[in-house]
Amino acid sequence: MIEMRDVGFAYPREEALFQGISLELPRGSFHFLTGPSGSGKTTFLRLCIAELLPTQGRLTVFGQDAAGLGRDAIAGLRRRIGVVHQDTQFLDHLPVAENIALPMTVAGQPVDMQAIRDLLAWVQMGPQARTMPPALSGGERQRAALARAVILSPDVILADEPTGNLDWDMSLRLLQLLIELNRSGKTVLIATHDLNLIRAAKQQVSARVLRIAGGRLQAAGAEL
Ligand SMILES: Nc1ncnc2c1ncn2[C@@H]1O[C@H](COP(=O)(O)OP(=O)(O)OP(=O)(O)O)[C@@H](O)[C@H]1O
Repeated sequence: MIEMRDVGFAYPREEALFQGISLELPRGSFHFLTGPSGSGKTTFLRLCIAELLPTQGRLTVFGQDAAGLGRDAIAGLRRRIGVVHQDTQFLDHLPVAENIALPMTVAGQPVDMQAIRDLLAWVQMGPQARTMPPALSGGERQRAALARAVILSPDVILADEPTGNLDWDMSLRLLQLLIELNRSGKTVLIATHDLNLIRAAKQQVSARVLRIAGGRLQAAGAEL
């Protein structure tokens, strides 16, 4: 689904953040991405959706070389990748249901109210459909963000520290939703600092753990 060959990346006028990254996220796989704060996890996710392009090497998304893709092609591939952003990024003046519908509106699709109701029920947020985002708890925000990320039924789900501010029970609930998505065939990548979350996931799914450190991406140690 997403493949990197000897990829390096540097922000403009900065030293290389990483180099020599080769990996493949096959269809239906489950990956975790760990690494110290500032090692480049968010940057790596932005590369995966071709929001940033490698400054070295080759990035292929759904079989297409990300370099030289036109705006329409990039918009098309982003519709196939759902992202749960670290800061959730809701429009605070729109109720939860409208926020979840936004990817449909942006994609020029008619808003499918039944799909939105089904998703709200799946994340156990039916009663909050009309709630404004600032009134949501941390766990509700993350669940709503996950619902929004999957409203277009993407093939790949990328989640950036989705359990960052959640207590353990809520972290496990969110993890369970991501595991369900993976069991339904979706490719899942979760960036997280939380090694307990990774351990909990590994009891249920066969997950690979990647670690970015010192500009390199490696398989994490056997202690996980
Ligand atoms: N737009 C940008 N321009 C220049 N440098 C940037 C930009 N965005 C991020 N950086 C730098 O790149 C490095 C990696 O940032 P990134 O957010 O990818 O790390 P991270 O591993 O996700 O961090 P955290 O775990 O704290 O969220 C940091 O040093 C950051 O300051």
